[in-house]
Amino acid sequence: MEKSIVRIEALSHRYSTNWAIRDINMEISSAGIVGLLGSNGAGKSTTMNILCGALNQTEGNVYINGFDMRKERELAKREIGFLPQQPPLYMDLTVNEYLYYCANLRLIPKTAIKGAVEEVKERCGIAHFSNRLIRNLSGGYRQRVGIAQAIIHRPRLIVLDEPTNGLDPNQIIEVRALIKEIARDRAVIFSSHILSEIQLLCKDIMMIENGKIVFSDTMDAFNNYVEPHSLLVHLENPPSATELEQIKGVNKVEFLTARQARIYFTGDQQITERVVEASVQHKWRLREISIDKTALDEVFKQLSSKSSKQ
Ligand SMILES: Nc1ncnc2c1ncn2[C@@H]1O[C@H](COP(=O)(O)OP(=O)(O)OP(=O)(O)O)[C@@H](O)[C@H]1O
Repeated sequence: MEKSIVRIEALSHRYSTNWAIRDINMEISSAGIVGLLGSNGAGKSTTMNILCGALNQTEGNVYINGFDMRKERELAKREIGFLPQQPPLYMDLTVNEYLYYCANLRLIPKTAIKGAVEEVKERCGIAHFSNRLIRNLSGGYRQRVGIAQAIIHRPRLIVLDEPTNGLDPNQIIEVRALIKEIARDRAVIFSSHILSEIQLLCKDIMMIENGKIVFSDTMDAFNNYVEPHSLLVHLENPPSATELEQIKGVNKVEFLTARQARIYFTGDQQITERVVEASVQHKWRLREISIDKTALDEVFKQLSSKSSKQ
């Protein structure tokens, strides 16, 4: 059987007196993107820093490609590429200078460096900026250079800590496409606090809250697990919130714009039909209706209350 790419056993970490993460277990054995979802301060960066050997854990074990990150650090680190939240870029170097520097740090044999640099530049779409100073690149291109340094030594695992943070919408789309491309032949751990981003990109999801894993399964299982609790509607001729609240099963209505509203309900699958019927009857001119599964606070609440009942 092929060795796991990553195995984490009972990982815990304490900064002075406070536990940042407790008893985290994880195993990844195949290529593709695994999402690590958690709100700010949940413990994502701590987990990733330990995983990549940038921080020593208080308790537990991390194995990369079978190598113990504590005892065989150099061998374990060879199989990891890491893009931390703050990309480790040198603004006064050109793209070429920086990537040659990274290739040396990664102990790529001298004769293979030129080929490795050319390959990652091509793959990350930065070849035309080879001689440009990194400080003169846009945020999206800097992030591509950050990804290039993470894959230059062809590791089996790439760890990306909130890689789309701070990018504009076009840059986000481009960086996502690049991440999908590099995940075709290696495992990628992708952290984010945005559920919809993880839903778009990842095959598996791990959700961390207050330092503990509250959910770990495939994206499909996650989507089925999270019970819908609200609907999003667009009504051309909307009634008042009070009128909408008269529909059986509706708890609360919140207008997001003049014509768009979020309708909260509890565990009632017939609610969509009732809203549609009411709209026809009262001529509210319904343009759009969809189940809203993306309100992260609610998802966290549901998962943490379910996990505490188990
Ligand atoms: N160097 C540190 N010293 C003390 N406490 C820390 C340190 N780094 C993180 N923490 C604490 O550990 C907890 C987990 O933080 P961590 O940075 O891992 O979360 P995160 O999910 O990555 O959040 P963010 O998205 O905000 O980076 C938080 O309570 C944080 O305040």
